[in-house]
Amino acid sequence: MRIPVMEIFGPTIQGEGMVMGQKTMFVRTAGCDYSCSWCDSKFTWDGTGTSISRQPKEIVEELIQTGGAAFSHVTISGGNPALHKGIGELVELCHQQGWKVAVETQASIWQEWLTEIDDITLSPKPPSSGMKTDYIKLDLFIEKLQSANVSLKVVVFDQDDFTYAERLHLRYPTVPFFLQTGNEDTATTDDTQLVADLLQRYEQLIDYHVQSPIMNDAKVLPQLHTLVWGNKRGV
Ligand SMILES: C[S@@+](CC[C@H](N)C(=O)[O-])C[C@H]1O[C@@H](n2cnc3c(N)ncnc32)[C@H](O)[C@@H]1O
Ligand SMILES: Nc1nc2[nH]cc(C(=O)O)c2c(=O)[nH]1
Ligand code: SF4
Ligand SMILES: [Mg+2]
Repeated sequence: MRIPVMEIFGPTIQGEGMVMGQKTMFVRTAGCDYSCSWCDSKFTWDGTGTSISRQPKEIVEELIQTGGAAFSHVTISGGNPALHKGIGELVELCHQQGWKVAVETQASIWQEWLTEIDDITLSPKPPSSGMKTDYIKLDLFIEKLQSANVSLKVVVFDQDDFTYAERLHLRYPTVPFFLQTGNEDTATTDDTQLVADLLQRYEQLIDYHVQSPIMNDAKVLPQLHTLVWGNKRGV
């Protein structure tokens, strides 16, 4: 079954969440059922990008062509990768190659192949995104992924977002929880200014984090790739 692919890149480092620093290839799929106000990958769903429909086998071939032997981990992101049934076959082929597979999704659409993923990041969206969390669906995700290596990652822009994150962590206290700095300017090419702003936002988020008795077991992280490469695509 074909998968609409926006870009394949790497090897680079996973710049976010539970496996930050892991060397990985990225497969970015097209299309999203959300439209977050601050999405840093809008080109996957706003009509400004182009995707190519590919068979899982062709994706594996391109991963090898691009990354050679210098990787053992593949991250599937988007858009929302969970829109695509064909990813099940891609995951199976990656495992046959001996690669581990990670997925980034907002947990709005379930796919059975999610249970085969090695590192699952669920990233429900806080109020600043303009999106509404379907908790019935999220409960189902957490239940079905009970024995999986799963984490929750919430991007925080303001106090309201932080309160949302606290509630979420209280709802799923046993799921590893990550707070992530929000990037407000996903278009700028002024890296010096961007990094200064991002570090300030990270410091602000640390302030919220350290003062919250609810977040004692949570981890607070920046988006490492934006600190290193700014808003550059394909890194
Ligand atoms: C582009 S999304 C694609 C996967 C999936 N749609 C999701 O949102 O989880 C990958 C990650 O980037 C995060 N993200 C998107 N825009 C961001 C921004 N402006 N600042 C910080 N993180 C952002 C999302 O919250 C998500 O955790
Ligand atoms: N280096 C790097 N790490 C990432 N972690 C999550 C990403 C994403 O866009 O989903 C991403 C990305 O685009 N690049
Ligand atoms: S869910 Fe993810 S890809 Fe979709 S709009 Fe939000 S941040 Fe962007
Ligand atoms: Mg990104």
